[in-house]
Amino acid sequence: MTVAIIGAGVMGETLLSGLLRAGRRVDDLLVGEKRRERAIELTERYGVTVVSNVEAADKADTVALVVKPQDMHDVLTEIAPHLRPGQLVVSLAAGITTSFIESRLPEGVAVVRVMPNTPALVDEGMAAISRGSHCDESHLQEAESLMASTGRVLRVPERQQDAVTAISGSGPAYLFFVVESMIEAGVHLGLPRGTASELVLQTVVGSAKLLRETGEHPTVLRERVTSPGGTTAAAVRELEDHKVRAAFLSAIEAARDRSRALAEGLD
Ligand SMILES: NC(=O)C1=CN([C@@H]2O[C@H](COP(=O)(O)OP(=O)(O)OC[C@H]3O[C@@H](n4cnc5c(N)ncnc54)[C@H](O)[C@@H]3O)[C@@H](O)[C@H]2O)C=CC1
Ligand SMILES: O=C(O)[C@@H]1CCC=N1
Repeated sequence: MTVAIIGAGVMGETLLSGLLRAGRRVDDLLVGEKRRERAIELTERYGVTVVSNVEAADKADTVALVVKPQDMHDVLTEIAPHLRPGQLVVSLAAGITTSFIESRLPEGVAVVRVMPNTPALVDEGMAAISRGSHCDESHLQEAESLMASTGRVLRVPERQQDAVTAISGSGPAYLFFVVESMIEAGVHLGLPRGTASELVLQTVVGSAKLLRETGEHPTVLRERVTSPGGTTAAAVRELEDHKVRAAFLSAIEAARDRSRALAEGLD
């Protein structure tokens, strides 16, 4: 079973390294990458063979498309004559629908849409997958097995993918933003940057573990930290006064709308 990854930037390399960690043989992987220096870097780092997109499409059983949404039309046009029914195309691009892809490929090529995220680099990824119209259970299982090599996988109806993109696809960036903000606040309070960073990092990791291991609702866990008339209540009041909850809603709606807009105008 040969898997080709077309577009080996941040997310393509994340998938490549995850497949290798999960035990796929490097001889069963191919990469198609436009930037020559990037291709050389990946061959040196992983020993993977870099080929043209056309050769990748010819030789692979499964082709993972990990280029930007704006590059998707050109890549599909290039590889379409080399794909045949029975092959599986897995798209990791935000906003691009399975029908956009299917309309550019030969009839009968199976398409699965995936929304991954970057914690996949440390095997803590969250990927949501949706079937296209020519998919059977075996195609979904193959896409699931690809993504399971880097974390958790959930099946969702495709109509939910723009919302998924806004939550788990972009989500790591919101959390890094919070981490940055807390570290800067610590520095403002006079803590050395290293101390502030260590305090914030362990607090984030510990809180995530507490959420997962107790299964408690975040409101309950927040209430346990919030002593009556104490420090946390004072801080949370400021967050509410600054409408941080409303800001998250607007931010996530904006990401959802951007995901919807990405495929528009490409047709
Ligand atoms: N970075 C992230 O956190 C996530 C990214 N994605 C999706 O993954 C896709 C890639 O995103 P990134 O890796 O962040 O972008 P990137 O810009 O790091 O990688 C894209 C790669 O595709 C290559 N490329 C462009 N045109 C090509 C062509 N015709 N043939 C072969 N290679 C080509 C580029 O040289 C580049 O290395 C996007 O569609 C994005 O929506 C999805 C979820 C999360
Ligand atoms: O920002 C983006 O468009 C991509 C999709 C989700 C995360 N990164």
